[in-house]
Amino acid sequence: MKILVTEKIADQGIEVLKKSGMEVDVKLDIERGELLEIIKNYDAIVVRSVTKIDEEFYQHAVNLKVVGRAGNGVDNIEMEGATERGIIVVNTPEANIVSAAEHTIGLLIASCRNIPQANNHIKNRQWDRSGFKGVELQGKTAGIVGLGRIGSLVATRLQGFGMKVIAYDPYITDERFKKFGVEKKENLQDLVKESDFISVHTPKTEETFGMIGDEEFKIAKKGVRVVNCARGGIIDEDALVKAMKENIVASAGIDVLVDEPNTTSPLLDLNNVIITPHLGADTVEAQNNVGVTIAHEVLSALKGEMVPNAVNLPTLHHQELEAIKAYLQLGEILGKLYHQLEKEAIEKIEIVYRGTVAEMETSAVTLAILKGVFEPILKERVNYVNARLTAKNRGIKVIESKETVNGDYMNLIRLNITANNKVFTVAGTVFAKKDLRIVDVNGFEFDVNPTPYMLIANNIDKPGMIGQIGTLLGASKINIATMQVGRNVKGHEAMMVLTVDSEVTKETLKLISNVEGILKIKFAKL
Ligand SMILES: NC(=O)C1=CN([C@@H]2O[C@H](COP(=O)(O)OP(=O)(O)OC[C@H]3O[C@@H](n4cnc5c(N)ncnc54)[C@H](O)[C@@H]3O)[C@@H](O)[C@H]2O)C=CC1
Ligand SMILES: O=C(O)C(=O)COP(=O)(O)O
Repeated sequence: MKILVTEKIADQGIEVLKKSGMEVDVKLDIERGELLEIIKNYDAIVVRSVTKIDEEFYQHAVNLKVVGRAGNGVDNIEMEGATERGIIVVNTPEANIVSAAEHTIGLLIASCRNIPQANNHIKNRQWDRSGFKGVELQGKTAGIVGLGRIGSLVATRLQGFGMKVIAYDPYITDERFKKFGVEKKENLQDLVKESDFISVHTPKTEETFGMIGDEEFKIAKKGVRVVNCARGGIIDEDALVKAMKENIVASAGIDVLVDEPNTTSPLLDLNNVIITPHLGADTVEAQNNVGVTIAHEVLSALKGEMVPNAVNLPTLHHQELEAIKAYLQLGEILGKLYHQLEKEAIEKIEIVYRGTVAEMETSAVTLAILKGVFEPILKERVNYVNARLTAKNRGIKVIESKETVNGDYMNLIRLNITANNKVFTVAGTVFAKKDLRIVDVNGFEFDVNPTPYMLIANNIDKPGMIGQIGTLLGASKINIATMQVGRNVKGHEAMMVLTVDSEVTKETLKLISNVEGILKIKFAKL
């Protein structure tokens, strides 16, 4: 598989990619035209904030499976196009947040104390101490917009300077405000009115773009100081220039602009704006962390694994992923059984999580089940990212429910798949955190450890059935590893589940199906 890297990431990250045996091409500063031309040859791309991954890009990226964003913000990546095509988008949301928070503090202090201006002054061989008088942070009120990962790091650091910190973030719980000792503001206006310093830390969205604009500067304290180390335009650039010229805003520390790269912004002409060219994540530590993390994530995603920081998949932390790993495997196996045993078009998939698994975050397990259901018929065109969309596009209803009571098992996943007025049922459990078992197929109870090759037969419950199947498999040189029979009523229909060591050919299946008393025989590859 081939990976294209279009922006500078740490050498350690490139090493990780290369060591995996993948072909890695690093093409920094590649022209857009050339990128569109060559992207068809790649399975994954690694970018930072400059490369635009949009609909036009996806139309050319016909073999792409993974977009790796070596960093945090994903506003340069169009998500819908990726999800529709089953392209997994991964990022490193935690890897550079300390650097971004520290850069925010740096911008705030540098702008409040005119450090860059004074530095330029003395480097011009001048020594005039007037004209650089700043203000202290201590005792002032800092307003944080967006109390997420970076906003909260900034909040606690500013408290260290003796500031009162208030924040506006309607999407987080009151507990989070309490946890960081930050006073919650119910609306942006209240925050703006009360703040001596405002720092924005939201993602760039339709709602946040321009959220600090003319109206907000009208109600802000005269002499307010602002910092934007999040995304260009969250503080409206024209409104900021105007408010600075009207002396409403005393200083601004800016790391990001709407258009980047940018050497012509009117903000550059204002003496009390200090500005850096998007350097928030530019530290040795952050870049090493980001580079190595993204490399591992891209490799896992290419292997089709569930990745903790996949942007277009349920959010999972490493520990959560560890806890549900076995259920992901079990879910996929249970799902895979359907199209190998049945041929009817599915109308509805009911997934019941019971016992301890019901207490977990199971949305990823549902994706694994759906992936399993569709994989035997859609092969590589279905994965975790587009599994739900695949069900929707096929008009299949997916219903999930949870029962926290324990039945016979500590945990159980049951699928009831409705097709053509019949319901196919399969259930499984996980023992000792990693031991998978199929415990029910269509009402017949088993305790089968699923293996790559399985034979499932419906037969009449009468003497000689097992022996005949064993003889035919033996004659075809197929070794039986395990074998179990499930029956509900003596002498009626029974089910046999055999795990075998190799593939069973159609010819052998035909021979078995000709045995008197065999009602149905299917080979399943898991
Ligand atoms: N300058 C740089 O080099 C860097 C910039 N960033 C940027 O920093 C920003 C923050 O990143 P994180 O803290 O990791 O994000 P996060 O997702 O952890 O936090 C964002 C917070 O904003 C809140 N929010 C969303 N919409 C809001 C609204 N309309 N009003 C108020 N709050 C709202 C969310 O509830 C969330 O708590 C992002 O824009 C990211 O791209 C991140 C790393 C480096
Ligand atoms: O990680 C982020 O969101 C950043 O803004 C850093 O962007 P960069 O990787 O330095 O282009």
